[in-house]
Amino acid sequence: MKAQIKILDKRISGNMPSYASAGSAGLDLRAAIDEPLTIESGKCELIKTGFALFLNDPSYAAMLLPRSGLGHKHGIVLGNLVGLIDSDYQGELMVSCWNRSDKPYTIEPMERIAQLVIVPVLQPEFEIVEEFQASERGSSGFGSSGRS
Ligand SMILES: O=c1ccn([C@H]2C[C@H](O)[C@@H](COP(=O)(O)OP(=O)(O)OP(=O)(O)O)O2)c(=O)[nH]1
Ligand SMILES: [Mg+2]
Repeated sequence: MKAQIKILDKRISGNMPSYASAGSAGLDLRAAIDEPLTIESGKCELIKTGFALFLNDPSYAAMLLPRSGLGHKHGIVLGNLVGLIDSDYQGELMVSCWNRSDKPYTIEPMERIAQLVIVPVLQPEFEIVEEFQASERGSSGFGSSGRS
């Protein structure tokens, strides 16, 4: 599959998102900011990534996920928890950074703030029915199978 990237911030040219190892699932995204940005405890900031990604195929989407180190050690996760990038989106990729910790955190220009994973998507046809064929679970959920 070939997706198109448009570079919107020239600093990204030398820092193009790329897979760090042969088995990497995610591409790290950088903060295309001009100066350090402090996110206060509990606050969210919408941060530019400096590029646009056009997947141009409804069989794919991209998901933005937190980086584990930033999320676990510093509480920097995503304000929308997960970002979903549509295959027809052509605008700049934006990252909502949420500081869920109790301390301010300063993001440096071009720091890696999140990661992007490209995933397959199905758009099924939906058939309206009166009843479903019975399944083993039926309507049970929300802990119905017990705690352990
Ligand atoms: O973390 C994110 C989430 C979304 N987007 C872009 C790509 C996506 O295709 C578009 C719309 O996202 P979504 O559908 O989740 O947002 P919405 O609030 O429903 O906006 P819209 O009404 O534009 O669909 O915004 C980002 O750049 N970063
Ligand atoms: Mg939407």
